[in-house]
Amino acid sequence: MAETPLHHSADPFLDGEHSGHDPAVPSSDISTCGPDDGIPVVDFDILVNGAADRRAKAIRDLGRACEDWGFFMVINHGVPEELKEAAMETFMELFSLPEEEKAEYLEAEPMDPIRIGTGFFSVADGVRYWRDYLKMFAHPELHCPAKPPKLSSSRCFYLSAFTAAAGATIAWLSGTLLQSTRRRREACCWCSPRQSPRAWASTAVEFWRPWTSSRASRFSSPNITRRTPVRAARAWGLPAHSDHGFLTLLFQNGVDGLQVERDGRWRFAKPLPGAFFVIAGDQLEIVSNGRYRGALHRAVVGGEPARMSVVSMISPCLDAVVEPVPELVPDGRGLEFRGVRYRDYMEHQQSNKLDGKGALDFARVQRDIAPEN
Ligand SMILES: O=C(O)CCC(=O)C(=O)O
Ligand SMILES: [Fe+2]
Repeated sequence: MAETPLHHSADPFLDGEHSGHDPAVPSSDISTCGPDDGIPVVDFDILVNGAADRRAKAIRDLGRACEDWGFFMVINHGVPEELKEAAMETFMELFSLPEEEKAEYLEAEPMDPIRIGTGFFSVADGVRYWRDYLKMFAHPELHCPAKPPKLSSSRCFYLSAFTAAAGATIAWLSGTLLQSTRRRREACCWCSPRQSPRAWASTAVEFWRPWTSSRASRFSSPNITRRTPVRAARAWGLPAHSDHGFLTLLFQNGVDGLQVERDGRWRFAKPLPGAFFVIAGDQLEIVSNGRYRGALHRAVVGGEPARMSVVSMISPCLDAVVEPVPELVPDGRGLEFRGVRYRDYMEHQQSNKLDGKGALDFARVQRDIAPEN
């Protein structure tokens, strides 16, 4: 049986051939961006276990990172390297399975708990993105394809639980702009903690109970799937977008390709060894009435080996209505967003073309524009 060519037969989407909402990947206006260039670095161990003064500073830095960048790296998160590697390998195996082994998930709808496909949502994409993906609802209940069997093994489960716990902790702490604990909990729309943060690693599964979805992506290079050499070194893996959840945790297989926008400039993001990237999502922007920004990011592919990323998206539970917290709205400033059920928001974002931060308009309060005379 042949390996599944998840990409369809149309021409690949290469530099300079990209039209529509997103500019072609430019080679000159991208700067590389690592810790020395200012990407905030958050030390998770200090955040949860540090002495009071160091912890207070780490929490302040986290708040600033969410405000200034909507993007940061997390070190000392406690997720074992072998767990990540084992999960990567298993996801790679899944992508290599023959099509018939995963057929039941290929036509899945955006809100189905397991979905396998290409691009973002190929029905709506309109163009080619060089990405194969598996999307799964992951926490509190892990949904995953039956094959390869290792996928439902405790390793993948624990990976998802660990990242959910770490992400939820960060999300909760990043709510330090909210004055009271009760408010924080309400704003995040998930259950109260059952354990002190110090116990997070041993009780990852039950620590927080956010709703989490996971996805694995393989960004394969057009160079190895076309007979003629490509004109440009890079092609699109995913166009510019912000994520629909609260916070996204991302780790990759050592191949870079994630770009993040800040102050109108795109930067290549290079992680410190072993670090996660964390990307603020639309729900954080909504709940903070725009104070924290969902970060605009995109992915490019090029060359070998193929890039793999695994993402855990930390979200409110599906039926929570997410809205700005009143005390965050300064006097005289109106609400930027209305309350929207997270399930509806997610379905909207997942069913349409990726369009920068366009999905947020679904929740944005439309102001009357004064008629011109
Ligand atoms: O893997 C990447 O670089 C980006 C993935 C991403 O943005 C997403 O899955 O939403
Ligand atoms: Fe994303």
